Amino acid sequence: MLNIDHLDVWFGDPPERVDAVKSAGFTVAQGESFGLVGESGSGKSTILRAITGLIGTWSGLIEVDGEKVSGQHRSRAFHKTVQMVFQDPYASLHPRHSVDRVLSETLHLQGMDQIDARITRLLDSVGLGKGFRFRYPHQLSGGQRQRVAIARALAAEPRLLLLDEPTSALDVSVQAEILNLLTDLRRERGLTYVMVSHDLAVVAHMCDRLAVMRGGEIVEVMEAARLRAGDPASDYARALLAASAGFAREGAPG
Ligand SMILES: Nc1ncnc2c1ncn2[C@@H]1O[C@H](COP(=O)(O)OP(=O)(O)OP(=O)(O)O)[C@@H](O)[C@H]1O
Repeated sequence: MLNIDHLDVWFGDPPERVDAVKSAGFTVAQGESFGLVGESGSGKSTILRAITGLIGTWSGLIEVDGEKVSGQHRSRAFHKTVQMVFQDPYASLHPRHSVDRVLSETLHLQGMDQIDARITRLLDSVGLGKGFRFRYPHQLSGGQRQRVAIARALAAEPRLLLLDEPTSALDVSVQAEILNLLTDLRRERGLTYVMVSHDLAVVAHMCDRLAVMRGGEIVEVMEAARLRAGDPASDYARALLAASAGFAREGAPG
C-alpha cells in the first residue's frame, strides 16, 4: 500500500539547512496499522507531510499503491486514496464553517453524489448524530471536533489514513474514545493507518508494527508485540520506552 525508500526531507538552504528526515525507509501493507515514534523533532510528522504533499523539498521514493508521487502536487486520485488527520482539530477546522459545510464541500470536491445521505452516514460513522450537522466548531467539544475532522477525512472514502498525533491535543478522558473510534473504523472499512505518536502506549495498542525515529533516521522497525513485551532491539528504543512514564505506569490503554 505504501512504500517509502531513501526518503530525505530538508528545510532551508545551507548553512541553515535542517535535514529533518534522512534516508528513511519502510513499507506498510494494505490493512496494516503502522506507527512512527521517536523523541520530539525526530522527523515523524515531516514524513507524513512529505507523503501528503505539504512539503515540497524531498528526494527518494514515495509510492502509494504502486504509484510514485513526486514534488508537492498530489492528484485527485491520490487524495481519494490518502487522507490525513491532524493533531489539533481546533486548528484544522475553519471556525466559521459549519459541520455541514466542511463535509459537503469535501464531498463535492471528491465528485460525490447524494451529499445529504452521505453526510448523515459520515456523522453516524464517527458517533455524531444528525443534531451536529449545523453546528460550528466553537459549539463542539475537542473530541467532537476531532470526530468531525475524521469524518472529513473519511468523506473521500480513502484506504490510507495518515494520523498525526490524533489524540494528543485532547483531554485524557476523550483520548481513549477517539482511539476506539479509529480502531472500529479500521476494522469496519479495512483501512490502513500510519500513525505518528509520542505516546508509546498508544502505538503499542493501535499498531501492528512501528518505526522508531531518531534525529531524522529510522533506527528500528519492529512488531508492536515487541514493544508490548518491553523488548525493542535498539538501545535508543529501550531508552524511549523507559522514558515513557505513562507506558511504564499504565501499559497499553485498553
Ligand atoms: N517548516 C519547517 N522549517 C524548518 N524546520 C522545520 C520545519 N518543520 C519541521 N522542521 C524541523 O524538522 C525536524 C523534524 O520535525 P518534525 O515536526 O517532523 O518532528 P516530530 O518528530 O514530528 O516532532 P514532534 O513530536 O515534536 O511533533 C525538527 O528539527 C524541526 O524543527
